[in-house]
Amino acid sequence: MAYSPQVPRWSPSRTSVEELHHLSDQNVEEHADDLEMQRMRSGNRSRWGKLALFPFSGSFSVYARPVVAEETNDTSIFEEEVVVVEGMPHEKYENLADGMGHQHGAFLTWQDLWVMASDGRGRQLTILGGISGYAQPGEVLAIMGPSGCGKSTLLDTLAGRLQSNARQKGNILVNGRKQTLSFGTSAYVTQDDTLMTTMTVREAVHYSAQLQLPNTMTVAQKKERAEMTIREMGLRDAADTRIGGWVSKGISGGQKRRVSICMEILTRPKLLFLDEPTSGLNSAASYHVMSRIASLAQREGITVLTAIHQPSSEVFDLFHSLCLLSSGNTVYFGPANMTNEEIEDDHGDYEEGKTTASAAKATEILVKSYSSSTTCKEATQRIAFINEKGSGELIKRRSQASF
Ligand SMILES: Nc1ncnc2c1ncn2[C@@H]1O[C@H](COP(=O)(O)OP(=O)(O)OP(=O)(O)O)[C@@H](O)[C@H]1O
Repeated sequence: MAYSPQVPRWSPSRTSVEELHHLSDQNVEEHADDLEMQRMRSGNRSRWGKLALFPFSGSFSVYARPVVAEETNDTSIFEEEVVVVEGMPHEKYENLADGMGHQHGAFLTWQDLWVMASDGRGRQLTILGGISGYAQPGEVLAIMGPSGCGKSTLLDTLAGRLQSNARQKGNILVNGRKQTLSFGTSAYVTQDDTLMTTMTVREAVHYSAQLQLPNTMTVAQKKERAEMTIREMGLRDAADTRIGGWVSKGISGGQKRRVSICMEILTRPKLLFLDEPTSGLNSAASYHVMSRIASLAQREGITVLTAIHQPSSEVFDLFHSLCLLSSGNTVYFGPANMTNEEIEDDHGDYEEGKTTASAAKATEILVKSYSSSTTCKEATQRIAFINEKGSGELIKRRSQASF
């Protein structure tokens, strides 16, 4: 009989919220992940209760929309139009019950969006085939689908970074308007971490803060912003560790991703685009990265759009909305917490598509059944609602935004 040694095994157990209440400050740092996980779980459950009212689930407080100062043609000044809903106890705001209040956010909509590119041999490829959707402040929209379905292209198009050989058609509106967002109002985190390997986390973030933040901020304020962002991304313990690279080992892959995100959120963007933020990470590190982003989005009212591959169920639970693409078409756009049964009810022909048709035919069936589904109608209504409210007769008050 083969000898099998009795190896003692340790398996992680989640700390209860009650236990966490009794931890000292130092220990809280160690258990930050547990706390974060539980807070997100319990917090999201109730938040998702509201989402059941989708698409008009508006129990929000304040909504301020960023606009480029069109009248002055001064795109360097980032201004906010502050719109307020009833009962907001803040003297800065006026009352307005518009049903879509949000904290200083950017509502992004895209309608009938097409992207075509030449394949280098004179032929035109359709990469996105007339898709529509929206993203809202404080929420994380996940863009999912098989490799090559157009996730990065959608992110690039929405972020205004489409390659020069590609053309786009359709409407992309921020708060109901076509506009160019000024520097610092949107941020894009690419798949690759391009970090200085010899710097420590703190040096890299501080350096980036000095370069990116406006001159209206003092050096001390910039340092404070950098420190705050390091804490927000859970990097305090690694702050004085070298980033490292192939030659010298430094921080972990997940920490590197968080440093990259840290650098992009220093300016407190209204819109955050993330291309595969968890690629190459294990499920725990992926959860750590995404939970930080989700709580930041919620707390700061940031509109987050992320392309993501095969998230774990814990990570998936952090998403508010899901945009599922196949061959450049939408096969689902709606709440991420919709159950499988509901989706299958909505997509009546799904089973038929799965069992009897080829992949292309199955996609066609899914696209058709999505476009005739109630979820699609609700999304279309929501887009119209956002655009109308965003550009309509709202009470406006302009104020210089503080970085
Ligand atoms: N500028 C371009 N010119 C030509 N073809 C392009 C261009 N951009 C994207 N494509 C093609 O469009 C399709 C979608 O690409 P995209 O990178 O958006 O997919 P993806 O879903 O993000 O894939 P992955 O998950 O593998 O990153 C691919 O077939 C790609 O080759």
